[in-house]
Amino acid sequence: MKVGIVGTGMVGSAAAYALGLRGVASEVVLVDLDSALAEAHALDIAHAMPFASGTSIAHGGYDRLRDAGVVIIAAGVAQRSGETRTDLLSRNAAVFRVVVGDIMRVCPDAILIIASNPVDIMTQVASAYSGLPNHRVIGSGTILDTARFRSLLGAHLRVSPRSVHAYVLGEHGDSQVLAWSGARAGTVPIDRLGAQIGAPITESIRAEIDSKTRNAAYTIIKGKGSTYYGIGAGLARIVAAIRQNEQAVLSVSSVTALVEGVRNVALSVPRVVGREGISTELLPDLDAKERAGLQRSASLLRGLFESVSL
Ligand SMILES: NC(=O)C1=CN([C@@H]2O[C@H](COP(=O)(O)OP(=O)(O)OC[C@H]3O[C@@H](n4cnc5c(N)ncnc54)[C@H](O)[C@@H]3O)[C@@H](O)[C@H]2O)C=CC1
Ligand SMILES: CC(=O)C(=O)O
Repeated sequence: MKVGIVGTGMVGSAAAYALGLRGVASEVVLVDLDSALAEAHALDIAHAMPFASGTSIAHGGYDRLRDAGVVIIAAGVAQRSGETRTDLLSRNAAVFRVVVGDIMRVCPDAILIIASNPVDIMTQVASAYSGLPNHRVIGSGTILDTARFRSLLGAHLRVSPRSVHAYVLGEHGDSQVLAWSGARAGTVPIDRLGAQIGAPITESIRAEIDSKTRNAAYTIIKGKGSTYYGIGAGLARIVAAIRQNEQAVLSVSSVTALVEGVRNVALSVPRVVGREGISTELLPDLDAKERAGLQRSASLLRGLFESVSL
């Protein structure tokens, strides 16, 4: 399967690298307004492929995306230190007006995966501009926040994060909801395992894990200007689920008919992802505080989407 990436700055190039290392695509094509940048990343990543996989790494204009099965959009501006993701909205919505139209002209049957921030709103904007059914426009949403949450829980519980089953829901942003009540290590509730191994999940541990998950992007951006390895791997994970028709459960964003009383809003819940995109959503049981948090996140996102002039 050919995978296109439009916007090959830090995030787009990290996604291309992760795709190549995983070997899930036959070809990855990099497209950027700055064609010299796309070319340089394509060359550099191509030089890693003899160590990794048979994926061909190319660059070019939109015409090179013809027949792509998936196109990742990571074009636009990234937040600088002190900015929130929602500060980027009007600038990236203007970029999407052009980019989504150009993609649909050459590969109207591709599944779109959106990474640009604020990713939930950009997912809803891309759905509107593309005219694709909602299940074929997938925002990376909280896939990265879920990985951060699992990584912190795994470290505390001394269990591989890959054996932690816990999700972050709602906005990929400040109003995200860590779904503590359903979190498990293997099949065991995390509170029980914490007590069993002498590492109880106290209120202060919860507060610390919540803050480190919610504020990870700010911490990383302060230290090195942007975040890209985590999301690059997350984007490659979504492509693998599509390519291999996995029906994998991933926390990704999509326009959702109704969430906690809010209609027609893009946000993340665990969803089943395979060859046709998203097939089902699996909203976990939540406690009252988590439901109220999800309602707040959904209302905020819906309000922001309504502020965009399409
Ligand atoms: N969803 C997530 O979890 C994450 C999302 N992001 C977001 O991803 C986006 C990209 O971030 P970075 O790669 O760090 O930024 P960057 O500035 O390194 O790259 C953005 C690229 O988009 C290109 N671009 C701008 N307008 C374009 C157009 N009309 N057509 C084609 N290319 C265009 C630029 O030339 C640039 O190379 C940002 O919005 C950022 O906030 C970043 C990290 C995590
Ligand atoms: C920048 C961003 O959205 C993140 O790392 O979560």
